[in-house]
Formats: sequence, structure tokens, C-alpha cells
Amino acid sequence: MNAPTARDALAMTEPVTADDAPVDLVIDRAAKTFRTAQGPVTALDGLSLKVPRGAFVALIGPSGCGKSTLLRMVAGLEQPDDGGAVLVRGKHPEQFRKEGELGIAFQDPALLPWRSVFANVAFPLQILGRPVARHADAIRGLIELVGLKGHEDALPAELSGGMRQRVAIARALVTDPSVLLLDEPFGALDQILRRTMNMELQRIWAARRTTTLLVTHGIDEAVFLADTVVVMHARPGRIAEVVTVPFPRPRTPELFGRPEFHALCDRLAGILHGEGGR
Ligand SMILES: Nc1ncnc2c1ncn2[C@@H]1O[C@H](COP(=O)(O)OP(=O)(O)OP(=O)(O)O)[C@@H](O)[C@H]1O
Repeated sequence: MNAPTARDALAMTEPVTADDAPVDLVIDRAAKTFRTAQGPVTALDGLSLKVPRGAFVALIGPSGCGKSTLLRMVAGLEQPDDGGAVLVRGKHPEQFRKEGELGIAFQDPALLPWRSVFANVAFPLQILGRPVARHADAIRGLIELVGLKGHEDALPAELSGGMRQRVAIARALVTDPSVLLLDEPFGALDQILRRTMNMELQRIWAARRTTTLLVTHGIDEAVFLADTVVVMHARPGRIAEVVTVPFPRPRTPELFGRPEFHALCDRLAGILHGEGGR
């Protein structure tokens, strides 16, 4: 494993936003090399990052740079190699997840087809052994929050792709998690629906201020939603630059057309393609 770069060290020592919020997520020299039949594949190479409570952080980078591996580590689904560590609110991620403190939504909403919207949203509570009946009002409130009021009894097959993603987001929030992990949650949606979902996600995040880590291929989506964009490079996966997004909230769709928005997207694209971006 290589030593962390100066940039990684900077990202490690400074939270990704400037305020004094407590740190929710500490990623310390996280490295991951997979042993495959074709030889070792280094997905992550000593990546360090701190995320303060309530922040919205987007991870962008080329395919294969280790974004999903990193998210899976934060979810406790993958262990960092020796020498690295991930802590969520001071706890091991797996413990944090098992306590229902982590909400997770991936590109495939993976709803249970025989269960209604209500029952799908309730599912993580059942896994944790919590009584659904006692949380029924909260579940209905979440379904309303994601804009699906009136669809509580619908089956996944009766919903559009965007509606299914909203169910997945409601399900990720049902345990009232402290940290939300989203891996390309809108990747399968068309551009118009994606923008709508970006607005929805901003509204949901503003209502709850859950610390959020979003993996996306969409530079515009990252800039629209995040306080901070972490740009990664591939082979091996590491941080290229941590960029603060200066636009005030709430952000409206009109931001997508503004010159300063395009300028920041261009800068990020430059960093992604190794042009420095400054
Ligand atoms: N379980 C695994 N076994 C072997 N190699 C793996 C495994 N998981 C990931 N990799 C490899 O690690 C590297 C990083 O994969 P990862 O899925 O984290 O990248 P990514 O940035 O999320 O990619 P994408 O944007 O295409 O989803 C890739 O080269 C991938 O092939």
C-alpha cells in the first residue's frame, strides 16, 4: 500500500465543510486490494476523508475508481485492508448498520415484489425486530415525504421507476438513520425524472439533515445536491480533489442553467480528466 498523498492527508485533517459540526464519518487510509484469478486489483489506495454531521457529500470519479467499494466499506459490507480504518460516529460500520443507524439505497431499488409500498418501507424495521405497528404513522409520514401518499398499498410492479426509487429512499430512512448512503440511486432514470428526484432528495435532506454520502456519475447531480464534491482518480482509487460547492440552498432547477454552475461542472470535469481543474 502506498503512503497517503498530501491531498489525502489534507482531506484527512480537515473536515470537508468548514463549520464546526462534529465529525460523523472518518475514513482513515482506507485501502482495498481484491485477490482475483487474474491477479490483485487495487480498488482503493489509502484514501482518507472526514465528513461532518449533516453534510451532503458527493463522490464522483471514473468507472472502477472504487466509489462503490468505499461506500460498501462505510456500510460495513467490506473491510478495509490492514492499516486502514472506517468509523461512523466513532463506531465500527457493521455495528452502526446493525443498530439501524445507516440508511442505504443503491441503483437497483431491490423492492420485494410481493410486498406493498408500506410493507417494503417497513421491512428494515422488521429486520431489526422493531414493531411495525408502533411505527405505522412514521412510515406513512415517510411515504408522504417522498411524494407517494395514496400509494401505500400499491405493489412495486404498479409503480414507475422513479416511484420505486422513492420507495427505496423512504425504506433507507425508516430506521431514522444518522447516515444515509446512496449509490447511483437515480442512475437508471431518464434526465427529466432524475432532475425531479434531485429536487426531491434535496427537500428530504433539508427536512432531516441526515449526513449523506452520494455516489454518482452525474457531475451536475453532484454539484446540484452536495455541499462538497470529492473527485476520485482511478487505478488505484484515490482522492484527486475535494471541492466545496458555494451555491446557497434551497437550490432551484434554474441553477442548472446558470453560468457559474456550468463553470464549476467544467472545473470538476477537468479534474476528472486529469487537467488539474484550477
Ligand atoms: N468483490 C470484488 N472482487 C474483485 N474485484 C472487485 C470487487 N469489487 C470491486 N472490484 C474491483 O475494484 C475496482 C473498483 O470497483 P468499484 O465497483 O468500487 O468501482 P466504482 O468506482 O464504483 O465503479 P462504477 O462507477 O463503474 O460503479 C474495480 O476494478 C472492480 O473490478
